Amino acid sequence: MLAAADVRPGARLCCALSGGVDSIVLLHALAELRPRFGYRLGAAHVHHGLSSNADAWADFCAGRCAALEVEFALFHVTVPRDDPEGTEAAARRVRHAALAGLACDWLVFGHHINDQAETVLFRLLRGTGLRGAGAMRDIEPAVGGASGRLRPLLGVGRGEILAWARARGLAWVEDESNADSRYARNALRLSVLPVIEAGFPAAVPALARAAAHFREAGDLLDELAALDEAACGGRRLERGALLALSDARLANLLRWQARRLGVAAPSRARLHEALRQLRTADARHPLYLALGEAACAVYRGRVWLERAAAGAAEPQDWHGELVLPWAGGVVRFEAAEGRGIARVALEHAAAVRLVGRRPGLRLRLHARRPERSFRKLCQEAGVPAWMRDRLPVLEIDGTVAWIGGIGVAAAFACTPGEAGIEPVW
Ligand SMILES: Nc1ncnc2c1ncn2[C@@H]1O[C@H](COP(=O)(O)OP(=O)(O)OP(=O)(O)O)[C@@H](O)[C@H]1O
Repeated sequence: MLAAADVRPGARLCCALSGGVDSIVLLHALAELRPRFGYRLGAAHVHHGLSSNADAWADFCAGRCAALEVEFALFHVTVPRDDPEGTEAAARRVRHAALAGLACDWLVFGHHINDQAETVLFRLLRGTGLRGAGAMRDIEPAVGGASGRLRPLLGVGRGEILAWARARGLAWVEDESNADSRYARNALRLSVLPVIEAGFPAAVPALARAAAHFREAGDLLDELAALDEAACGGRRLERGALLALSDARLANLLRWQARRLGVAAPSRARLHEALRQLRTADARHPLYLALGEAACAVYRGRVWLERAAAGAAEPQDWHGELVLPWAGGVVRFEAAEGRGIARVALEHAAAVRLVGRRPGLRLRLHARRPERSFRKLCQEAGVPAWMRDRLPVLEIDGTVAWIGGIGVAAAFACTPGEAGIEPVW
């Protein structure tokens, strides 16, 4: 498996070490294989501070690593007690975040086949999709700046791991919370799976096999999404070509794009509502559809996903539209009289653009007062610092005419009784 992952001499491996039997066996096996593969081996323990035994576990892990001449790293984390997903899930989240900060080529975990079966069952019981049902992979190559992940014991049973540890006289720690059946995952392992196994003795390998089938199907859907994206003209999808796809293909494509953006997949309900709006909305109207962590923008015949509440949005030309999508919201251009930007200035302009804030941005709000810096204007208007990068700026032939949340430049402002357009963000 290490060979399949192409672990090279000199590669930095870091064993995620809880001190439990699985990761202790993993640590010893990796230490034994070290001369054969020539990798550098480290280990990291995350101290959650949840158990009165947590210090002892950390000491135990440090001691095992010293004995095996493995470099040891200890992370102290704080687990929020009132997390809506529960303490167990919160601990997992902060643990993974801490481990993700390690500088190594491969993070190596002690998950085994029983963990895999539990994961599949657990997720199916919560209505997971195909990707979730595919559970864990034994090799996850590095993406971006993150380390790759290896799970060399994923095909090995819990019993075999225990037998290996006992045969070598290894010591390990027992996390008492693993026996706490108030945690849903533990209840599945301790109460539900034994009953299933009584009726279906091969349930664990069968569930792991099912996960492999799901992963294969998921990979095919990813290939289909890549083909569909290319056929729709790339990341900014052509609306017409996109709408020619079936709902299932369209949803598959948007889910795939969301994953590539690095945001959580939109819920089924949200996605289907977005599809409905995409199909029924007037093609000329810009749309901005919330999809959880992502948002789907429709503008000038193109459809694209972006991070919701993204920083600055992409510049866009204005040609008289009533609405333009902007950084998680929209800018509306409302007809007004004696307010907003003088219509005549907009009508005579060669180029009107909505852009993000740029360095050195200044604006004169009142004809008889001096120009002010963007920072000063924001302070006066009470715009919070986190929102400033997202403010839309309207330029008329390269000159700032309006800043969202701040106002219209004196030079472009409507005079009383004059026809105007008031941008509203
Ligand atoms: N406190 C810890 N410090 C470092 N690594 C840990 C710790 N706890 C667990 N691990 C790593 O994660 C593996 C899986 O552990 P466990 O089954 O308890 O986690 P899980 O939360 O159920 O799984 P997952 O991490 O996939 O969500 C362990 O074999 C070990 O490699």
